[in-house]
Amino acid sequence: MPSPGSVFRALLTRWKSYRYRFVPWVALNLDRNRRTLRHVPSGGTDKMAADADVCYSLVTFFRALFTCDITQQQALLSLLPASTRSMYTTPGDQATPPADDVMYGCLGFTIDRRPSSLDAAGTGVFVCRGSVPRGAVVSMYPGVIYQNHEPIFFQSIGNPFIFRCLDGILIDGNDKGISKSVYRSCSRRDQLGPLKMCDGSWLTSAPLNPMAVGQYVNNCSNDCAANVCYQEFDVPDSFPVELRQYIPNIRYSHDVEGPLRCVVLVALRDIHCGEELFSNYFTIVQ
Ligand SMILES: C[S@@+](CC[C@H](N)C(=O)[O-])C[C@H]1O[C@@H](n2cnc3c(N)ncnc32)[C@H](O)[C@@H]1O
Repeated sequence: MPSPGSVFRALLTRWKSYRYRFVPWVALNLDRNRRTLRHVPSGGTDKMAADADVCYSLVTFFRALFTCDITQQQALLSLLPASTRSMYTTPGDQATPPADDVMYGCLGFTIDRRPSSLDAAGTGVFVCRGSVPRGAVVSMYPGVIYQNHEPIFFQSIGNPFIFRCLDGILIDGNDKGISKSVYRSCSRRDQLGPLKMCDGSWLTSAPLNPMAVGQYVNNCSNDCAANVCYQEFDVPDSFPVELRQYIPNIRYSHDVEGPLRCVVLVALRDIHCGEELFSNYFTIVQ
């Protein structure tokens, strides 16, 4: 039977090495992709679109999703102030249209998961209808938000979906296993009756918010340049409470102060129907 001291030493060794597992693919492929590195000055922001534009774009799209689903939203609407209720029209008899159609009508494009155009890269994300203008918010990176000090050891083992923000906050965008259970449990914890604080449908094959597939965007290569970039977005307090149900992120701890962290993917150029989205996994903070 191993002594408590040797168990402790073994655990300490694993603990010290686990930070290198967050992005194992990046570590293994860095030398092959040096030309695609993206450099950001220390403490810098790396923003392609202004926060106000990101917020406007998300609110506009989420409002369209909410309005099209108004029949199902009556319990929530009845809890909101009259000024908010008056922004939404009384439901008719029409059925809720597919979220993709709402996205196309509102933003002029849709995206979805398909087998990647790159060899051995698994699933990727493609523009399926319309085209994305440069600077538009194309996608969101869903998942559980972990502050730097919060425990993510077990969720991180063999998990290629852990995204690291420039300030060290982590997002676990894995839609399977323990990561999925953690997301579901945090989401139920924060729900107040009909008022949902996040969208957990990205864990299924039919997300309510079709933008929430950003964790499947593959890395650019020397032949396929990046056409989207990641951008941190902190959800302001003024974000409409009835639209939070479409945000695909939830905090791991409910008692963290400050705004909810999200990450959006912004188009670096016009992206046309049929093109795969490629981001840059290799951001070096100098
Ligand atoms: C965040 S996931 C992206 C989704 C992934 N394609 C999938 O099907 O689950 C990151 C993983 O995708 C694969 N990947 C991403 N970009 C790639 C590329 N340019 N070439 C080969 N594999 C890639 C690697 O296996 C990496 O660990």
